[in-house]
Amino acid sequence: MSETRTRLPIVDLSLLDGDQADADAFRASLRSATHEFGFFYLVGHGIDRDVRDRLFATAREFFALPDADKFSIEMLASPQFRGYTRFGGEYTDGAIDWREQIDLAAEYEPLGDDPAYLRLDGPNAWPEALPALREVIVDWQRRCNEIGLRLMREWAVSLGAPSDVFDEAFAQRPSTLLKVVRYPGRDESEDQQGVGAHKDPGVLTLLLVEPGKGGLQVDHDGEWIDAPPVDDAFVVNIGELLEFATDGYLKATLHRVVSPSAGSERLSVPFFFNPALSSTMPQITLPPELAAQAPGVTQDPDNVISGTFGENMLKARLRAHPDVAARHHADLLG
Ligand SMILES: O=C(O)CCC(=O)C(=O)O
Ligand SMILES: [Fe+2]
Repeated sequence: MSETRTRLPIVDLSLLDGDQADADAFRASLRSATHEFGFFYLVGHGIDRDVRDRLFATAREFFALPDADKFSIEMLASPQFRGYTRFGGEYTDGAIDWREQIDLAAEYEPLGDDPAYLRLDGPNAWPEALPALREVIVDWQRRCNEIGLRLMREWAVSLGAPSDVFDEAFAQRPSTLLKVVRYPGRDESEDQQGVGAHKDPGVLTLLLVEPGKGGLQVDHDGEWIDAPPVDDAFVVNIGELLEFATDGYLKATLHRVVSPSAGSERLSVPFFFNPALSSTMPQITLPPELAAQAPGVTQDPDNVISGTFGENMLKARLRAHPDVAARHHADLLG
C-alpha cells in the first residue's frame, strides 16, 4: 500500500458556535471541500471519544460472536437488505468485497411495492445475543442524523439557497442507513478489495473509522489519495444525489478501501444520510459565479443517476447483493 498521507481538507463544525465571520468561514470551507474533493474531515462535531469507543467496542463484540449468532440475522433472509453479510456476500464493480458487515436502516411500515423501490422499507434484524448493539446503534444514528441535517442546511446557505431547501426531502421517512463493517487482514498475494471503487448513491455519508487504520483511498483528478483517519474526525463525503442537486458543482467522488495486511483488521461505521425513498432532490439554482463552475452531473451509461432517491438506492442494493436480489427480487433483474 502507498504511504499514509492525506490531502483532504479539514472542516471544523464548531466554527458554527462562533460569530458571523466564523460561520461564513465554515460555509466557505464546506463548499470548497465538496466542490474540489467531494470528501473532507469533519472535526468539532461534539461527539465524545467514549461514545465512539463504545461504538467500536460493541462492533468488535458483534463480530466476535459465534457464526450461528451472526447468521441468525443474515441479510439473505431480508427482502429489505437488512442484517448480516458474510465475507464474499457483497459485490462492488462486479468483484467481491472482502468485508463482513451488518446493515441497519430506518424502520418504517411498508407502503407496498409500487414503485418497486418501496420494497426497501421494513424492519431491521437485531442479534438476540447482543442486545447492547441496538441501544448503541440507535444512539449513534440519532447523533449522525443531527449532524447530517445541520450540514445540509449549511450547504444550502453556502450555495445561495434558502437554508431549508433540502428539509422537505428529509422531513418524513428519511431513509438513513448505517453499516457496521469489519475488513479482515489479507495477504498481499490475495485480492485486496476491501470495498471496490464506487460513489455513494445517496446524499451524504458520515464515516467513522477505527483510529489508526488506513486503507480508504479517494479519487482526486484520476489519482488515488490516501485518507487515513484523523484524530476525532469523521470522514465525510457526498453521494450522487447531492451532485445531482447542484448540477455537479458539488462532487460525488469515487473511493475504495484496500484490505488491511494479514494479521490485522479494520472496523468502520459508515452512516448514509438519505432522504425519503420517494423524494426527489430539489435542484438548486446556483448563483452565476458558482453555476459557471458547475460541470453538470457525471454521465455514466452504466450508472444513470435518478433524482428519485429510491430508484438510486434500489439499483445499488440489487447490484451489491446479488444473492438477496435473486432470492427476493428476481422479477426486477433484467
Ligand atoms: O469502510 C470505509 O472506510 C468506507 C466504506 C464505504 O465507502 C461504503 O460502505 O460505502
Ligand atoms: Fe462508500
